[in-house]
Amino acid sequence: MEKVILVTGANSGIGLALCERLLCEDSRLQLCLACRNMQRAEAARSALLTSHPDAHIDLLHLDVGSVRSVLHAAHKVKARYNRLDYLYLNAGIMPNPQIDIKAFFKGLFSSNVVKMFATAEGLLTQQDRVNKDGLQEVFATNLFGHFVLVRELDSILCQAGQTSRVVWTSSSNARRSAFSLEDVQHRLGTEPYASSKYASDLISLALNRHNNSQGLYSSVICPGLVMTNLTYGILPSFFWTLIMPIMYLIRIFTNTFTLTPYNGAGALHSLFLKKPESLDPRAKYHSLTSGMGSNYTQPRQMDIDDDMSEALYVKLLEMEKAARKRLKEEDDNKQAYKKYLNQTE
Ligand SMILES: NC(=O)C1=CN([C@@H]2O[C@H](COP(=O)(O)OP(=O)(O)OC[C@H]3O[C@@H](n4cnc5c(N)ncnc54)[C@H](OP(=O)(O)O)[C@@H]3O)[C@@H](O)[C@H]2O)C=CC1
Ligand SMILES: CC(C)CCC[C@@H](C)[C@H]1CC[C@H]2C3=CC[C@H]4[C@H](C)C(=O)CC[C@]4(C)[C@H]3CC[C@]12C
Repeated sequence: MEKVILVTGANSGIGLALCERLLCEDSRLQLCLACRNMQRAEAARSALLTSHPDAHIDLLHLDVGSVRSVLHAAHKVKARYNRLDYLYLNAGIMPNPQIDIKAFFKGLFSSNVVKMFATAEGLLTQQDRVNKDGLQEVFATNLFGHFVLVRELDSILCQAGQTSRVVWTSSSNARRSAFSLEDVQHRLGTEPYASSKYASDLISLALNRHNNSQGLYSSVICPGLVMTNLTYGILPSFFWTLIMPIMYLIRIFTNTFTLTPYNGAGALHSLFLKKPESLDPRAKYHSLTSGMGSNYTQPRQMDIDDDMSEALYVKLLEMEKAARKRLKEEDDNKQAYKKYLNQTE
């Protein structure tokens, strides 16, 4: 059987570009596009089929920000496939982003200018909100839903005599100082995106510690700065169009300005080609682009430690248990209410 690959957030940007690159690599792959909006998912499949008419592309409804949807989708995956070779955890959000213009101009004339453009440190804040599960939305989407998905797919990811891979689309915006073990959902701060991405770096390390012996390997990548719906949401689109020539100019000095989804998906693609045993669990694999526009991948050591990653892993296990309990209670209450209605009729 051909390799089975599931990509979350596959209907646009980096996820869609990854699917395109994977099909160019091997058009016999079994691709599963896991998306929250089926219309957009259909459009993505049609686009992929235009360039690869014989490709095997399935769609899966998945709202990674909802635990119920994750459990339902995982159930469907297990019924459809008897193996899962690659699980790309790519879906992500950055709601209500705000740029600190003053900090931007201050940074522009400082020695930290290259770092500022690569990581947006000190520039970017977001306004988060609580979702239906009672969780912070950024944490739930970028981290927790994906964590539950990996755990739920464990039986087809960790199979005897076979290796499987989980790849997280993290970011160079991930920062230790934005994350706190006392506030893993980042309820109290203004950088939920940086916090959620740092948490994914920690969790990848923990997944390796707990699952390498069963043949499951986890890695993290950063796509660089890519023009996608996510980045277009940061500033008005006319502004981006206006500064686009400047962005290409900056790229001469900053290899993190990958700019196109194709370039951004470079690290995800290169991990597909690498042997899992050759990967460094403490490295983040960066998509980079030279001034002339050629694309390459480079590993860089992450600022993470085992104790913190284990502590977060334990916390997420507890939260997962609580979420499952809550959903079960909801189902039981619905059942009891239905029964009551039937009896009173
Ligand atoms: N663009 C950049 O510069 C960078 C991006 N990244 C990361 O790359 C990843 C991909 O983002 P990018 O391609 O840039 O942006 P896009 O907005 O184009 O892609 C994000 C994808 O995630 C999906 N998504 C969002 N929320 C959910 C959800 N609850 N359930 C299922 N799918 C969901 C979106 O679906 P829908 O179309 O329905 O919204 C979309 O397909 C993200 O994790 C992002 O954080 C990291 C560093 C830099
Ligand atoms: C105010 C303007 C004149 C110019 C503002 C430029 C900023 C909008 C951008 C400068 C650096 C950008 C970013 C860097 C890192 C990205 C990160 C890796 C990610 O995960 C998401 C997007 C970035 C935060 C991105 C966002 C736009 C900038 C802050």
